[in-house]
Amino acid sequence: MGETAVKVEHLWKTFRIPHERRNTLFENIIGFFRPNSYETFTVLKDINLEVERGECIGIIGDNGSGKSTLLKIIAKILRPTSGFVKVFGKLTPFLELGVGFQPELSVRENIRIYATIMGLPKKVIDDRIDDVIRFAGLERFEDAKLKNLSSGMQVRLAFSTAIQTDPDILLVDEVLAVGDMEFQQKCFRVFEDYRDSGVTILFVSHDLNAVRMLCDRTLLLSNGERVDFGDTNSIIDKYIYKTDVSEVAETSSEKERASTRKEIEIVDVKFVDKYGCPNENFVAGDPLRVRIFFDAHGTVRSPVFGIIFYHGDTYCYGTTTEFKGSDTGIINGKGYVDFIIPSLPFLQGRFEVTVAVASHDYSTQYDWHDRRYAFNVHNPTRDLGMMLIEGTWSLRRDA
Ligand SMILES: Nc1ncnc2c1ncn2[C@@H]1O[C@H](COP(=O)(O)OP(=O)(O)OP(=O)(O)O)[C@@H](O)[C@H]1O
Repeated sequence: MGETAVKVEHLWKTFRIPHERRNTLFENIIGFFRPNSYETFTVLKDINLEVERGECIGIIGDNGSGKSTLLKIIAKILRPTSGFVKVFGKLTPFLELGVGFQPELSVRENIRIYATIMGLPKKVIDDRIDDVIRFAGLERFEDAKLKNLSSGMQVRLAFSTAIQTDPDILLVDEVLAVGDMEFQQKCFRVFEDYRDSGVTILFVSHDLNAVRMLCDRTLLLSNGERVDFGDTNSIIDKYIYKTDVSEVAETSSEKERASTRKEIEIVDVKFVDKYGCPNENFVAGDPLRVRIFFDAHGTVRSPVFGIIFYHGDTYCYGTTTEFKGSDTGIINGKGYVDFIIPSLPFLQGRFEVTVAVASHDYSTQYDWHDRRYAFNVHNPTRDLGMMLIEGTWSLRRDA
């Protein structure tokens, strides 16, 4: 175990929302003598999390699952209802970028104010102000009033200023959602640089690809509860394929209940070669069928089968019968479904395979075999790398 950067222990957060339903004079008068009633709303329920120094942690979950609230509590913007948060190091929150901006002042003046709020010394601000303007791509606007910038430009400015800080721990909430593609890529590179230089990052995003590329481990929240925390690829796959939360739950009795509920079970997976034989070794460019054997314990209408290929920690490819427009129809009893690859697009290496089956609308996960199967691809060429690209060279001489 490395050193701890952030520790969250038994964290609960409850908001109190006042009821303001005094429509009549009478209700108003009565209400005057009575305290307002409140509805309580628990948005974080017993969250535990330990992040090591230098780790990049993704936090994912549906809208309203509590991601931003968790970051705000870690940043000490909100107070927990109970539980503890301990932070070891200098923390910079990229949460509500641009708070403190003054619309009537110029871009330059706003950078000075905002950088001061972010804790930068005056000398550092003087040295870096041109870098900030350049990074934000706002050279032409540096003397314009802030109110004349578009909202996207304002966020770019806030982001460009905030990255001048020198954090040990960075909290990032949906920053990549703003700005155009080019700016998003610039931001992403900044986060990669931070990560590579050992900064601890907690990264909230709905951009699952960005989470995959950036984060070592990921926390999945659902309705304020910690569903799972672990290897980013597996957590994202569980989230995408909506693994039944009870199946992820730690207690064995719950697991048992989940397994008896399986309408369809995946009973085996075989890789079938060009001779129709099960095999684990293939040559790049060969045809391959992934045969998923199932057993349906009753009638199931149009279940969706999914498949994912991994190479090491790289998520190479994922698809489902539904993505490909294949309706599986009514299924009862045993059978198999083939994913047919006419020509293997991998050049070499060992590829692990995850298979899953879910209900037609993905709302129920029936079965899930995470990276349980694998095959090898051998390289018949002198080409290098992991992918097989059927490219050819062509040359034209002008003289
Ligand atoms: N100050 C507040 N008062 C009352 N309820 C709040 C407050 N802040 C957040 N909530 C509620 O807490 C829940 C969790 O909100 P939060 O913003 O943490 O979710 P999130 O996972 O970040 O969502 P999103 O993906 O939409 O950003 C939501 O239902 C939200 O309405």
